Amino acid sequence: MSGAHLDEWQRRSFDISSGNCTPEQTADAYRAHILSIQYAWASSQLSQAGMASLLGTYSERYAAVLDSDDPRTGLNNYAESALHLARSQRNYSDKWESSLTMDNVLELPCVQRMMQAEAGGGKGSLVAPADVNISVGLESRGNSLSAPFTGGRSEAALLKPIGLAQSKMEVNNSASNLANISAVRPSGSEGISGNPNLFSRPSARPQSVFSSSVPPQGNPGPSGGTQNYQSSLSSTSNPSKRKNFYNSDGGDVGRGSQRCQAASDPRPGSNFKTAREQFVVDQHKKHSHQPQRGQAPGMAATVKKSLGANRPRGAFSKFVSPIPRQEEQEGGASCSSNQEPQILDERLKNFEPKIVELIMSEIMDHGPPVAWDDIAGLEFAKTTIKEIVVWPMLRPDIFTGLRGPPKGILLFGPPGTGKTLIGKCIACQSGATFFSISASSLTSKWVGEGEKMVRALFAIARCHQPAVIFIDEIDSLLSQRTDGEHESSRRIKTEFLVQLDGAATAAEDRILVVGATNRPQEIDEAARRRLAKRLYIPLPEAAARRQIITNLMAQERNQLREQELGSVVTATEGFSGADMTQLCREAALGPIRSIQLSDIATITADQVRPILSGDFQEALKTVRPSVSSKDLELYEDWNKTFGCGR
Ligand SMILES: Nc1ncnc2c1ncn2[C@@H]1O[C@H](COP(=O)(O)OP(=O)(O)OP(=O)(O)O)[C@@H](O)[C@H]1O
Ligand SMILES: [Mg+2]
Repeated sequence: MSGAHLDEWQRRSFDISSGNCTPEQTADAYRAHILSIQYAWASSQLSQAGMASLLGTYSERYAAVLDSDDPRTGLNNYAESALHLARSQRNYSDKWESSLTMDNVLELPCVQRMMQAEAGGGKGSLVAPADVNISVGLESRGNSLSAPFTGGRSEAALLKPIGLAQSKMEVNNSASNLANISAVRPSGSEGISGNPNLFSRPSARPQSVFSSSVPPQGNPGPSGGTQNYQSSLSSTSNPSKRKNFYNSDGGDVGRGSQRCQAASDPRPGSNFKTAREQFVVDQHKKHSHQPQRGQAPGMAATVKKSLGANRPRGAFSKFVSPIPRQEEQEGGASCSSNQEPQILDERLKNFEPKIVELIMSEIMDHGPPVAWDDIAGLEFAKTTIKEIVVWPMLRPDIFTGLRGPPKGILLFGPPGTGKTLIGKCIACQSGATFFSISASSLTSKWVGEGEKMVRALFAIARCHQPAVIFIDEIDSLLSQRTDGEHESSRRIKTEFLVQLDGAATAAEDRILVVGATNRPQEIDEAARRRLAKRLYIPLPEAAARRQIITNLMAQERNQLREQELGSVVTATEGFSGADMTQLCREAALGPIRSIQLSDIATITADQVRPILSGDFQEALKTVRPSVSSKDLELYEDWNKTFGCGR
């Protein structure tokens, strides 16, 4: 490697070994290492064997950081923190944080009075209209502060089933102070934040502990306050621990019902209920005859999972992901573990079951079959694909060594020329497991999960070999990397390139990546190199246009003579396959348009006249080619420079 690269490499290695790096920095450093190795190989500074060995080592280390469940060394929650950083500003989906701190509370006159009274050994000064309870969960401060506040009321009975062993402080407040406090505490908040460092709120997940199965409650109620948050954060920041956490006390549901019970069972001496609290009690009573999630395993499957659509939402409510969250799944799983997707392959055990399930159900293609003959023309592309995709998949024993198939194919050409159609055809004809993903689904549907999805996708493909991964509109996934682009899409890209290289270097893997695009010039050069076979899918020639018309007209009644067909073919020079389909659809409407409006209700299908040449002439007046000759030149040029056609 060049001197500059080695310096950089050393600096990163030093950073990693210093032990001062965060998991994010470590992952970034390993990723940069991987890119350096690839760069060195691409510029012939490193041998193939050296590259493969180094890549193996560093990919493993990188994967270890990415997949580790340990929040101190791993990045299973990387996406969350990255998104949080990326936002770097507060918006309505951020969690509400109280400006009321422990210090504020201690400064309240009533609290001061109570503390003084307690210090003076006075009794009875704590009593005041006992219509509000403020629970402040503060174990760490409890030793010094809880004594004056314990006031003889124990919440142990309420806390025990929830598994929260915090000491609680209760402040019986006067009516005027109640007004003070409720003014700064919106309903649905839990406890009062103390020291923000000690009790900083976790960004998203622990929230679900409180939000998953019961509506938020007005009074602080029996929640563990901020300490509760802290404990749920530390014990739930990775999936497996989270699972134990939920399972340990009867799960989320149990907690929810405890909260309902707490709401319906006001503490002695406090008859006051807020409207929301009353609502919870009413709801609980109303639904008490219905089976709870978790009561009967057999019934669990009948519970419809809510993705948040039926929750009341407001400007300050939390964002609810359309993907059912791990917690929800596991909350239900405490009583219905049979619902959890079973992952049979050892190699997939590090991936979140939900992601694996998503890929299996949404990405694996189960579309209608397409035969090679359904694709008109494109003989060169079809032959090449058969040669490098279908046959090697069918006879891996013959296609070895130099005859080994390329690991990446790029189909490029003007829109509507059959690239996606070819992808579908490969799916049907190759006998391989076919994964079809559109780049936009990776970049938008699973925001923040994109790189995990990419890794999981390749891992699953490896388990289902031979496999074809078809990526439609690949330009939006692997477009050129720019400085201004979003960090998450950059990470998806890098991950994709790393995975693609892994697939390319592991000779025994039978995974083929097929990308399709109508903007080949926008593809990143690193991606271009990895998609070694780049096939131009041009506009259909005359024979292909004729075949498209013949195929489509075979399904309709028509009286097109050969000569008339020929003239339509000549008139459609420059039309794409999709344009031809559109033309035929338009012509097929001709006979319908010739029917009198008054007859349309009564006419039988047999009485509709066949499609004639005149219908095509009419259709040609409205259907125009969708590809301009200028665009075409761009494709031709790109094909000359990078294409693999003749
Ligand atoms: N060679 C062809 N033979 C038969 N039908 C074709 C052919 N090319 C295109 N078509 C028709 O056009 C439709 C669109 O084709 P397809 O979706 O494969 O285009 P594409 O190349 O993927 O376009 P885009 O780049 O816009 O995604 C197909 O469903 C098919 O009906
Ligand atoms: Mg397409």
